[in-house]
Amino acid sequence: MTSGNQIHSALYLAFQRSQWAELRESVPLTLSEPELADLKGINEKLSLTEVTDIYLPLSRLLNLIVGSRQKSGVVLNEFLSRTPPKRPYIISIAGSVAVGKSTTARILQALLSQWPEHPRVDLVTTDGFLYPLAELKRRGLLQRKGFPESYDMKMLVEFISNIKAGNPYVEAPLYSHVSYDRITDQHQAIEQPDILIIEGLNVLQTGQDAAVGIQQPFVSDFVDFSVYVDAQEQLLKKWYIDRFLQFRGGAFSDEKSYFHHYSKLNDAEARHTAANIWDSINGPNLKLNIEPTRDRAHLILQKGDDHLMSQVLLRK
Ligand SMILES: Nc1ncnc2c1ncn2[C@@H]1O[C@H](COP(=O)(O)OP(=O)(O)OP(=O)(O)O)[C@@H](O)[C@H]1O
Ligand SMILES: CC(C)(CO)[C@@H](O)C(=O)NCCC(=O)O
Repeated sequence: MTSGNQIHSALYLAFQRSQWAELRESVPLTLSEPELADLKGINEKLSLTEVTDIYLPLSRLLNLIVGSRQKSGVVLNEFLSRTPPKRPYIISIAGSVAVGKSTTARILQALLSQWPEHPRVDLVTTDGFLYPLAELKRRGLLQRKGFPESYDMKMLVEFISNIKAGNPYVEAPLYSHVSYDRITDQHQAIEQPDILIIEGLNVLQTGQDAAVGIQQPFVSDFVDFSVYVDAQEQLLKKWYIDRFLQFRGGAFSDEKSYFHHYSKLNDAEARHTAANIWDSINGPNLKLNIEPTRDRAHLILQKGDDHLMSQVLLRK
């Protein structure tokens, strides 16, 4: 572990939870009651102390970073004497299945859209770029969902490069956790937001499995700021099992759900099934393909028990 820690201290500034929380005291940040209620709507388990101690300083940091990019854009346009093209600022959020990427992304979306400099913040998940179920079956990848080969990376890279080019209208495919498949008759329209947040397991991956010698562009080539949400595997597995139990009474109970049969499981059976899925798919994917990308992130959010942030690491 020593060498890992040395790499960390050379590359990152580390803030313990209390040190990070103090950073919001230097500039007072407040939220109105309705804004707090909106955040609670994202995830009822979210603690409001977590919002004030962790996410408000983070929103302030990101506002400063986006602002400095907007300013350097003005300089470049003046130098080139051209009308500035509107290019969204792109933030990516990576991490394991069940670490809380989509919750983090939605909190940041809500907080960042309150700044007058960048009110339009869109959020896309890479789930929509998984191959359709029939294609996964055809390729024998049904037990490999979430692995690099289960995504249409060409489509994802094309999408993100169109966004970055300032294309006025770009469509993202949508995924349904109910049908466990891509939705074919609906798309998400992205129309030059100020900020685009893209969330998924794979946003820091570089496709090293591509044919040797052929350099493919990666998602991260188009991303301005990357975040990795991190937690120990034993916690991730627990959170995955807890969410599976919640789904059993919720999404799985829908007759149309691909996993409707899971709704019939009792507690012990459901825990056992979820633990098996973790050990055979999501755990190996974490170790092989997700965790190795962590140290490419500009910011690492480390969570401990109960999803509470224990440490924040920021690239120097
Ligand atoms: N800050 C938080 N506080 C409390 N619970 C949380 C928090 N963030 C996430 N959770 C819980 O953890 C579980 C996973 O969260 P979420 O769906 O956001 O993860 P994810 O990383 O997007 O997962 P996936 O990749 O499988 O879609 C959910 O049950 C969610 O309610
Ligand atoms: C859709 C993904 C790949 C990523 O969010 C994940 O939620 C998933 O479905 N993984 C496959 C194994 C499982 O059902 O958890």
